[in-house]
Amino acid sequence: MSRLPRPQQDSRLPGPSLPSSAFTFTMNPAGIKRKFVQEEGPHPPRKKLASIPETATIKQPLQDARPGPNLRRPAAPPALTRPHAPVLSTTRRTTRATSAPPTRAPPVRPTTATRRPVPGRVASGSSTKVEDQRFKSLQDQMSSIEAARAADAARLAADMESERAKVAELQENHLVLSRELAASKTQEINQRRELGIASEELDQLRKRHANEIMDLEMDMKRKERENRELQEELRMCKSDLERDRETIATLKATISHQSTAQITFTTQITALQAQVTALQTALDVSSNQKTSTELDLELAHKRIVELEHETRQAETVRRKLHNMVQELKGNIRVFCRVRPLIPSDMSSSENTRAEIVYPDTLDHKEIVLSSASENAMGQERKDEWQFAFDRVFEPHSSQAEVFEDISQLAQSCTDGYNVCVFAYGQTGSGKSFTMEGGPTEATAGMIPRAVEQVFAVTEELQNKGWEYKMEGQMLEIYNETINDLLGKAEFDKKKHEIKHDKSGRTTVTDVDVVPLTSANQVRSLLSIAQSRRTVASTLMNERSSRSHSVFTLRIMGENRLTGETCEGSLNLVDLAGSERLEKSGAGNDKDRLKETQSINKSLSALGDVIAALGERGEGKGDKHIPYRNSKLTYLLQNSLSGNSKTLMVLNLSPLASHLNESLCSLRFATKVNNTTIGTAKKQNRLMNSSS
Ligand SMILES: Nc1ncnc2c1ncn2[C@@H]1O[C@H](COP(=O)(O)OP(=O)(O)OP(=O)(O)O)[C@@H](O)[C@H]1O
Repeated sequence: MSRLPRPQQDSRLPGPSLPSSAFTFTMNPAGIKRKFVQEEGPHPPRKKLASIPETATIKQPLQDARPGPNLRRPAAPPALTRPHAPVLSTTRRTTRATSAPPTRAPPVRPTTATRRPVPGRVASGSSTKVEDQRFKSLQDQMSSIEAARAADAARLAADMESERAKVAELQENHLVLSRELAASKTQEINQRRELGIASEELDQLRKRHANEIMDLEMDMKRKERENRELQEELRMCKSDLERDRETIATLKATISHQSTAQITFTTQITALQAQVTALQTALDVSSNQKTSTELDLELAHKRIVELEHETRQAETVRRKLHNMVQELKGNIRVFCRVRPLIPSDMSSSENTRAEIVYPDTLDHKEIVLSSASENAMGQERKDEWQFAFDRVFEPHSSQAEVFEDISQLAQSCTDGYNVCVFAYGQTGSGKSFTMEGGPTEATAGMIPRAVEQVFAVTEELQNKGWEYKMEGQMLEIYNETINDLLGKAEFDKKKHEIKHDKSGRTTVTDVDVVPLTSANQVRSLLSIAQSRRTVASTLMNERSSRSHSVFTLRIMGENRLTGETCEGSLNLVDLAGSERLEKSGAGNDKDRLKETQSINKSLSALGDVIAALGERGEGKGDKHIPYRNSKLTYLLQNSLSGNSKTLMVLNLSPLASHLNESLCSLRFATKVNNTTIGTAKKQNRLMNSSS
């Protein structure tokens, strides 16, 4: 406000000071900058109004311009009449009609009469005189007054004229001012309208501002939310960054490590390159050597072919010689084996060791049993029985030692011969142990060892052009009934028939013949057979003791180089216990009786067959061989005939209580051992010819 020029008050209209609320317009050449000034306080800045035509700076009150106390609207001028004499009782009043300095009339001094109260007219003639005087003075006074009044009237008229001029001037001024007031009012109205518009604009602006604030707040909240999200993201980024930094640190360490390794490798590569160069040189030398070696090799290869041919010829010769040796040994041979004492033997005090000696310590062919007894005369008598066989195995002999001699027979079957090995002896003498053996490698019996031997030989012979196929079956003969130990049928129910074809092959109907590929497979087949064997205990042993078991391994070979073929079979028989009837404890038990009779029948049939074969070997060419007398002999027909190689392993118990049974067995074995059953024949045939 101080910058604005102070409003100039019309000197002619000395009025009251301007109202406190007023519009102040500051005019400048560019336009008007308007400010709303109010008593209550400052207001927000006003919107710039439409430009007003440039004028001088105006400060004008917006209220009605009222004349000041000395600027009263003049009343209509009174009619100019002659002045009346003033009323005495009234106080003379000076009226200033104009602003001109009044011409002062000489003050009218109150007369004494006027100053004194008029007494009542109760006085006498003196009083009338007084009153005349008074009247006279009054008339004088009136005359003077009239004169004064005239003068005053003249003066008043002049004053009136000047006042009228002034009033006219004032009226003119008033009109001007009225017009100005009207213009001001119009301006005020305009300004009020503008103010209204501005207020509306202000309200709108406020609303917009509020909206904007709301928007901004929302925006701010959103931004805050975004900020929080960004903070979270930043935190995650930081943790990622931290991890990445760790990874980078690790990678840097790895890179550093690998750099070191690379340097090492580079060094090694350099060294290796040097080696390569050296080796390349050596290789060149070797290459030259190789060329000469290849020439040598070619010569050697020719030599090998020649030698292989020679070897094959030698193999054929070996086979012939081997067979000749076997023939010289006799086609039926007997081994005798005495089992050691076992813990169960010690359980009874009656079980004493029999007197058995083995005098032939060099060839191990003799066995001598002796027994001391008293005769009827009370004299001590010593009996001694001496036997000789192809081989006698003492109790301490191992399975491997026993198999050593049998292995040659097993090899014969790969050459195309029929081989039969059977264990004979009383129950508990060690037949099963000899044939099947125990679970360990050391205690493995003849069957697994023979099979292993056959597989080993056939593998070896592959180098000489031989290819073999093998199959196996396992049967049980119980009470003259054949059971398939590898089959699934119930025992003693299914009927199996034995058939021999013209080529010398024996087959049994409806039995499972298993193709064999490994020795281990045979072991598992043996355990299957063992688990299927029904147990029917007698006093002395179980069903396995009361039946014969026959394992047959059939081998078919072909030599792709020489075109030779062969087919052989290996029969490994575990015979039933050979004890006599009274020993078996069968007694009155019909079933056990039948069992024992069947065993005895088949064993004696075996003896008869061997005896008949012996007789035929001695020249009785037409001698009938009673194979059909038992299932056992009929099944083994082709393996017992003169065309085959037979080995009987006689198992003996070491107990004194079994001496008589042992002697019986030894006598039977001697009979067999003394038999000559002809010459074994090789079974030559085409591979795959099944009949
Ligand atoms: N040479 C041996 N070494 C060690 N133990 C043996 C020997 N021979 C047999 N035995 C043991 O003697 C016991 C009887 O043997 P095994 O069962 O083989 O007789 P077996 O003649 O087959 O009887 P069965 O006719 O009842 O089958 C078995 O416990 C066996 O382990």
